[in-house]
Amino acid sequence: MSLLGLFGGTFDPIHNGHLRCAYEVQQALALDEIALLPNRLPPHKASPGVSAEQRLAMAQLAVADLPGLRVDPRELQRQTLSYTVDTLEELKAEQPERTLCFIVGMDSLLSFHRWHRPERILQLAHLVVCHRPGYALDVDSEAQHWLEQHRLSAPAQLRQQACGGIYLQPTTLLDIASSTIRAQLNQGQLPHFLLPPQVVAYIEQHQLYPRGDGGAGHKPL
Ligand SMILES: Nc1ncnc2c1ncn2[C@@H]1O[C@H](COP(=O)(O)OP(=O)(O)OP(=O)(O)O)[C@@H](O)[C@H]1O
Ligand SMILES: O=C(O)c1ccc[n+]([C@@H]2O[C@H](COP(=O)([O-])O)[C@@H](O)[C@H]2O)c1
Repeated sequence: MSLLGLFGGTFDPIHNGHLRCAYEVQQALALDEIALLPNRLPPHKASPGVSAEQRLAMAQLAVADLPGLRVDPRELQRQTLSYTVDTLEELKAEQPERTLCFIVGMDSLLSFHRWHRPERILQLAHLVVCHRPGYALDVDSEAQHWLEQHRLSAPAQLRQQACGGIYLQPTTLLDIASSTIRAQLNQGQLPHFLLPPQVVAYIEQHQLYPRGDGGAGHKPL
């Protein structure tokens, strides 16, 4: 059974927390490949200030030299809110023989019950969840309830059933967030080592996330 990993995000900008998580999941679960899915309009977040095309370009630069990771731009081609269920319906119709694993951080699992049609998502794919500093499951929470109903205890189960599982994958905890990076850039600081150098260079070249005081450019940390 061939497993396709999908890693959706706003990627405003993409950072090493995303990339390390995707890489470790791919290695641990022996996924054929992982497609990063930058969204156009995140369903549960304010619209990003940086254009979808620029977020796509940063994601493409980030994975350019990484075998097994690629970018799928399909969500940018839809003008409506980027609901995951719509993307999974499309992918499943195109590749019915493949098992889809939608990879998220723990913060996404905590809000999964509020996503559009979560039951349908789990009829189309498995969820693979990476831990994330600052986000923990509460006993008696909705997320805990979903986990109890769907939890897979071993990665082999991702191949034994075609969808419907939630698997928690231990990965290196990296306390990196796009919002922190945007805040640093807004203060005129360059976020070296939190994201790939080619993405830092792109941000500089295109003067994304300009200094809040309108000052000239960013200075190294
Ligand atoms: N450091 C991290 N560790 C594990 N998962 C992460 C990390 N950062 C983001 N993710 C996961 O990656 C996916 C896309 O995240 P997103 O693009 O919204 O980045 P973000 O850093 O959470 O952004 P922001 O700070 O603007 O909310 C989500 O499922 C999120 O949980
Ligand atoms: O479909 C939904 O209702 C939904 C709600 C929130 C988030 N998502 C998706 O989950 C992924 C991570 O979202 P975010 O907001 O953390 O960038 C990204 O692919 C989003 O489009 C999807």
